[in-house]
Amino acid sequence: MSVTPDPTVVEGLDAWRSLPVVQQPVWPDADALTRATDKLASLPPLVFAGEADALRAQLAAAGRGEAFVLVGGDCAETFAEATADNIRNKIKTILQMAVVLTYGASMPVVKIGRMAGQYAKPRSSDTETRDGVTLPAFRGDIVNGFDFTPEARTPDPQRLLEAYHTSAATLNLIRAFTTGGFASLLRVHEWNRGFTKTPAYARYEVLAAEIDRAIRFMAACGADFDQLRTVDFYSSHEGLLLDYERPLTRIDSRTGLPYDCSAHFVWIGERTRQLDGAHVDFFSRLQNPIGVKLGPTASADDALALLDKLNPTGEAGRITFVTRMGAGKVRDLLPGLVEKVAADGRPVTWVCDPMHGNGITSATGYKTRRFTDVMDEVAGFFEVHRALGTVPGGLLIELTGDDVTEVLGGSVEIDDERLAERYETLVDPRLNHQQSLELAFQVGELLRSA
Ligand SMILES: O=C[C@H](O)[C@H](O)COP(=O)(O)O
Ligand SMILES: C=C(OP(=O)(O)O)C(=O)O
Ligand SMILES: [Mn+2]
Repeated sequence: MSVTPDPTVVEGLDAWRSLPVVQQPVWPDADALTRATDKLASLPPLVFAGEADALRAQLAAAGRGEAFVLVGGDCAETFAEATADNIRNKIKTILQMAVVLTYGASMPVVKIGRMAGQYAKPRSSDTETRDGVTLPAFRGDIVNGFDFTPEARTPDPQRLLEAYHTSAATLNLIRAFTTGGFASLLRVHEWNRGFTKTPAYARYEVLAAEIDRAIRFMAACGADFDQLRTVDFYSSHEGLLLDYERPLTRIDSRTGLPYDCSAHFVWIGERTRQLDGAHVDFFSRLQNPIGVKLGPTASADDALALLDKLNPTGEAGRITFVTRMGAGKVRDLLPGLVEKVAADGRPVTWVCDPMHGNGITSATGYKTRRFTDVMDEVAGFFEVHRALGTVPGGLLIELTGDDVTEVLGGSVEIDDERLAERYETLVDPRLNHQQSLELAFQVGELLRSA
């Protein structure tokens, strides 16, 4: 039996339209936009509300220290790179990291891909100028093209539909991999095949052999491994582009309540978390578990006011605060924030994004980050939570399964000169496969030393 929604609930989903909204494109053709959003609204949801509920329960567990969250994927997915190889390499990397972390933490890892919808980007500037020519900034494949031409940079609503279909195809492959046997823990060695034989690769082989031995031992004892054959893997992205998120928001027939069915988990970015802005209002009406990025300018009062709007009743798992302070600031700024939110009592899951507070420009002109800064922010995040008796609940990482050279450092040293070798990201620099595993091993040690 399906529950009829309260009409005011449905109306409320459009209240954001009369509120201040930032970081949205200016679509040149209003009719074309309406055609695209009407079409989106008629297409099937990408995820099921019940899955979002399951994730909410797992995020709640992470908030209590009974699980650890790993969110990983590109800064900006692109349509061209939604290939089987790229998707498989990203999934394998996340599964490998999750195994390393599970081993370190001896607790479940909640696996979330920053995948199948991470197409919209906020930008520092609305425009980009090259050689005296100024064009609209690239806002992600869902809005415009990366090529520096007036045609490519003009926002095109057809891209909303392409983002939907590419997300559907990506999600379909993710589901096939994670439920069809590929992600079975019995194949823990296989996930390492095909990657470059780096030190992290070798260290992973040792761990995988230990896991294999443990599995063979348990098998000899008569254990049943059905539960190891599939994994829960969730999708997520920044819910930035409201012309996409609104038409994919659907009323759940079980409860009559709205879920944003573009992904299981959506978050509000650092640039769009204004308390009286469109994003906070829209997200406040969703049932999904949601995230909010908190950067160095976020005060404890801001965080509490966000809780009032987004989780007034204090439902566990509903809110994940993703802090991204920067390595140099995390130890100064995070304690005040965490302490006051903890004193409030409404549960929060704390996740560290050690990427976005640590951006630098290399001597050679690339937008990059230092691996040591990334690790230092993670270490600071753990230190602060441990000192306060609160829970470091997880990580959000920009990564790819490929051998790109976008982040400086790592044990296979990438220096300024090497950035040019394979710098492929269209927005922010990502950890490559080796650096991702290396991070997981170091975080595994931090979790073990609890
Ligand atoms: O991923 C996020 C970027 O940091 C954000 O989009 C801003 O990037 P920009 O400063 O290159 O515009
Ligand atoms: C834009 C991003 O982050 P933030 O909102 O924290 O700057 C991002 O996650 O890519
Ligand atoms: Mn980014």
